[in-house]
Amino acid sequence: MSGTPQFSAENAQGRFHRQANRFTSVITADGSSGYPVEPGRYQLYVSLACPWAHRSLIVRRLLGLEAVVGVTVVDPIRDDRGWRFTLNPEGRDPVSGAQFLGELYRDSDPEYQGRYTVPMIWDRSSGRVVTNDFPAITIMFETEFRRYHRPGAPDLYPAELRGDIDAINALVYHTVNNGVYKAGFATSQAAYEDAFDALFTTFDALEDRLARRRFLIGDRLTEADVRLFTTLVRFDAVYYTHFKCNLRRLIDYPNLWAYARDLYQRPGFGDTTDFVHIKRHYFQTHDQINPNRLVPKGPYIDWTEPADRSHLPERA
Ligand SMILES: N[C@@H](CCC(=O)N[C@@H](CS)C(=O)NCC(=O)O)C(=O)O
Repeated sequence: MSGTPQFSAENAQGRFHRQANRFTSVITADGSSGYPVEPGRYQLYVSLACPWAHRSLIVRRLLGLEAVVGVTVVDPIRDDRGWRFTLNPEGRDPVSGAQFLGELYRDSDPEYQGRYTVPMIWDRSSGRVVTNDFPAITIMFETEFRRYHRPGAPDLYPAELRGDIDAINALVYHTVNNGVYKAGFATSQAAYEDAFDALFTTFDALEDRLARRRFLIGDRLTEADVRLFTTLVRFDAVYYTHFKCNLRRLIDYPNLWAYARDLYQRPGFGDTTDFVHIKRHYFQTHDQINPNRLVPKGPYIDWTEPADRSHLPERA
């Protein structure tokens, strides 16, 4: 990966562009897509460092799908051969036997020219990649896998709130989730500053919004919170320095910081967060912005400090 921009090229204005998702099949409750929901059939490939993959791990845990969808975790360090399974015995994915994630992509489509990204879902029956379309994966768990949700699982994407959730997700995606990457991988001052300004404008709006609401959409935890959380939890440890998003730290926003801790302290959030993988991945993989690959020792942040958000109503 040395020297090359991540995921895709920048354009002439030095702006970072994310590649389109290539595998976009869906697993359906009625099997109409050819991929029916079946416990044990599908394997989710994640990096614990990756915010897009982290979403799918949180939702899998919140919905109690651990026994239904298996997970393989890749090594946080990636080279130009892509993600690899060196954390497992003999360096192989125990489910497919592959050594590199790219093998699963190439076996599915020898013509595939895209990047070998996580999160990705692989079908054990056909040996094919089903999807690496990260925004669709969590929605699919929430809607199509309903029959296998644990008793009492939250409805993270309620039909009556989808318009509101989609709207906040769009803003958060462009200015926050992908906004930090646009700042970090910009190769022109103007592109960097545009991303930086949009990011902190949204942080100000969220800080205000979260003064009066427990969650982004009022009193219930939804998909929107999962998506915002994965960027917030990486912010001070990585994006503030590595991606130069340094107007303010997360911990400088009282409401946003308390909100992030409130989520972190719930099952599914903190227990799927791995700061060692997160820091090693970012600081040791992006050679073009951290050529000597040193991993900062700090910051020390106490994610277990009480969140004090109980005055804001939460629907049981
Ligand atoms: N599939 C999306 C998002 C997922 C994504 O970017 N995942 C990163 C990790 S955070 C990845 O797997 N990158 C591998 C690579 O670029 O080689 C994309 O292609 O932009």
